[in-house]
Amino acid sequence: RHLPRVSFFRVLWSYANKETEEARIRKLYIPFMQEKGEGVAISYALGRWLIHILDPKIWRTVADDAANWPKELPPSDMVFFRFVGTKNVVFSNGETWQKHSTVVHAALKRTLPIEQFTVLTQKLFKRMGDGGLIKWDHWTMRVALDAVGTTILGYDFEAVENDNSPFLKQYTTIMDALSIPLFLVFPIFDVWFPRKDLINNIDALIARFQAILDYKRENRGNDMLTYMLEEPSLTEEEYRHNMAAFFVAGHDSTAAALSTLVAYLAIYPAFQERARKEVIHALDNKDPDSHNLANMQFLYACVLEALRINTPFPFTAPRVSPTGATLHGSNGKSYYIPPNTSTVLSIASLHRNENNWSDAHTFNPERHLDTLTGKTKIDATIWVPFSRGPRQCPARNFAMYEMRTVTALLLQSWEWELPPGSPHAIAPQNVFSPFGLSSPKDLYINFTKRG
Ligand code: HEM
Repeated sequence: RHLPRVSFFRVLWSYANKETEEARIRKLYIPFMQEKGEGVAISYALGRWLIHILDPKIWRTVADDAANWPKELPPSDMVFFRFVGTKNVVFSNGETWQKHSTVVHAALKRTLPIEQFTVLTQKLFKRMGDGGLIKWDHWTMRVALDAVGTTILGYDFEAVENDNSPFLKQYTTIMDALSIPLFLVFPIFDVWFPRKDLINNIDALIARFQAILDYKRENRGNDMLTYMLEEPSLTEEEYRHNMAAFFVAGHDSTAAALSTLVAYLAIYPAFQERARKEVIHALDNKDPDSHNLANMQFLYACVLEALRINTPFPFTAPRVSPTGATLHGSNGKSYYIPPNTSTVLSIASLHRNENNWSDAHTFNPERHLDTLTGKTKIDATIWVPFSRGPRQCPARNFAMYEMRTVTALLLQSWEWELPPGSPHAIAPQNVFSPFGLSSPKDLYINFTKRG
């Protein structure tokens, strides 16, 4: 009650109108920091009170201290957790998380699959045929899913090659059901009125994961799951929960980022052309590798800027302080957070705040060039698409290379623009998503093959 509060009715109205999380943060939360100078704001959302951390100083305090700010245990009545489970690197805490995290980091370190990203992109180009008007968000989802499948899980979902990929179909059906706002705002409805079809679909998807796991035990490969299987301390259930976590955390996020990046390069053709010249020079008709990608600084800047302006996860999973805590803001104010109150780190609030970035709502890769030429460092207090601290994304490098490889090849082989009258003409328009992901929807783009 003592914390700055966003009106319940405004939040409810926003959910009822299926506003995206990014839009909600921009309209309801950023003004608390930018205009009222507050470091946090509280609202009633997703069935509970939720504190949004808006101030970079408080953000740092919470993000860097995983021991005193563990992730909140997910509500047992949220049907989503039937699928993804909690015994994985994403939702565990303390020593259990340490165990998962060590295995995951070691496995991710062993492979940098630029070659596999290249093969996948070539498959995509085959499907794009001679180009023309293409629903780009449809393809980014498929590319990102196959990237996680082939390199992390060692299993080809064939989402790019097969229009009816059973995995993708089942997952999409589940996500559509999970996106119904009524169940999101009042998760208790799933207890009162269990959705049998949804539950059956989730159980069938879990069975598919188990089948991959069984297959992998017998057929080891050069993928992360194989490396993880070398670690005997994880149980069967923990392997499965980690697979589901990677599946969810790994593909929607990268797909969203790839859609945003390509959309912005369509909106700003001069940036597209500048990136293309650089890519063609750096590739010199060879496939992408870590050396030539390092010479694509402007492309890298475009990736950083896409991840800033339409950051895939506008906020993190909730944390709680079991004992309660007083947080000190850069405004000189202190905020008492009661024990076990859900607290999220608002990524979009840092990325879209005019106090942190000049002209924060404009896509401008040039703002990152000094960072890349080594004049300054990325400011990890205000550029946090992968979060920061011990719970930051372990696959940051993986995702960055995936985006750089796919986009470099795209720039080399295609030119693109938005069709006349596109709703994305000023900025990519996101779709409402159950995790609040910022993911452009119905992103039709006109692709022309380069000679
Ligand atoms: C552009 C793409 C991506 C973005 C923007 C992103 C962003 C994030 C963020 C913000 C977190 C912190 C979440 C929190 O604290 O609640 C996170 C965690 C995580 N991400 Fe990513 N991610 C991306 C790609 C991936 C990929 C490709 C994978 C796997 C292949 C992955 C796996 C994970 C995992 C396992 C965690 C949990 C880490 C932990 O809690 O210790 N992410 N990611």
